[in-house]
Amino acid sequence: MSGRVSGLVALVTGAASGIGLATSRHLLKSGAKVGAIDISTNLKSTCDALGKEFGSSNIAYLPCDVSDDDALKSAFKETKEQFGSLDIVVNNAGIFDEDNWGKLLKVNLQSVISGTYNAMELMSPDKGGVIVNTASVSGLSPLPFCPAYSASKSGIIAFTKAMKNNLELRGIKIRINSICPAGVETAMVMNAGKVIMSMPQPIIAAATASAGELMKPEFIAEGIMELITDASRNGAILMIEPDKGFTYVE
Ligand SMILES: NC(=O)C1=CN([C@@H]2O[C@H](COP(=O)(O)OP(=O)(O)OC[C@H]3O[C@@H](n4cnc5c(N)ncnc54)[C@H](O)[C@@H]3O)[C@@H](O)[C@H]2O)C=CC1
Ligand SMILES: CCCCCC(=O)/C=C/C=C\C=C\C=C\[C@@H](O)[C@@H](O)CCCC(=O)O
Repeated sequence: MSGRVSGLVALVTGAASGIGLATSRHLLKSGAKVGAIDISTNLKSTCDALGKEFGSSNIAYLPCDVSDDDALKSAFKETKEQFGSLDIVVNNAGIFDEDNWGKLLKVNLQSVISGTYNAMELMSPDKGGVIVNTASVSGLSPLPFCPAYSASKSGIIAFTKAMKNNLELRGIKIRINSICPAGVETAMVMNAGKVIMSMPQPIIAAATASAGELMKPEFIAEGIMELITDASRNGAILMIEPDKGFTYVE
């Protein structure tokens, strides 16, 4: 799978908001069909609005908790059943909740692993496909105000790199890449600010020091589209920062 996405079938988790919503819009605008997965009650109105703009037959409304492996597998199958194939998967849903770190690991890391295995099962062996996993700069340089979150994102990067080699060695034509944004202007960051303010003062100071200008989710969606469409990108880790833009890291 390379080049144009027109006519292809994509699945995006965390599609109701922020980076997932911006990516879904970008895919639809480029002519792809999108299976939109999210746990949020906003998903229905989001899909209705996207359907009005891009055609209701091009979007599948798939309410699902990505931390529930069986439910996630069904939503993946449903996407292929509705649209006839599965070519692009963006494992993007995530939470920022250090107090509930067990749940955080399930949503942020387990769902990326199970989403990847679901994609491998459903993508065409002949045509192949592409997977993009949303990590974070905190997976490259772990942050003191979110150790479990940072660990989940480091895990995504390690999984992506290992799985690229695994797929290649097995001769499976699926590319797999990861995106590592710094701060993005989404509900996650807005809500995290309040939680961070309740942490001990030195940790608040560290969080404030590492906070840069927030980027727009549409900018991150452009990075995800680059990883989808550029056939030379496999096992790529794309860092996105407000001052430096796109940087591919080892
Ligand atoms: N906002 C930021 O600064 C950055 C965010 N990220 C990552 O980007 C991804 C998207 O986050 P944002 O768009 O920023 O936040 P967001 O809060 O706007 O979007 C996250 C979406 O995931 C959904 N979600 C959460 N738990 C779910 C579950 N169990 N099942 C299904 N859907 C679920 C939410 O309902 C929401 O629609 C996350 O993986 C996050 O860790 C990475 C780097 C920076
Ligand atoms: C610098 C963040 C990089 C990691 C991005 C990421 O993956 C997820 C980030 C989630 C939440 C980040 C919240 C950051 C908050 C700070 O900007 C600051 O608002 C916290 C200090 C509290 C204050 O308002 O002074």
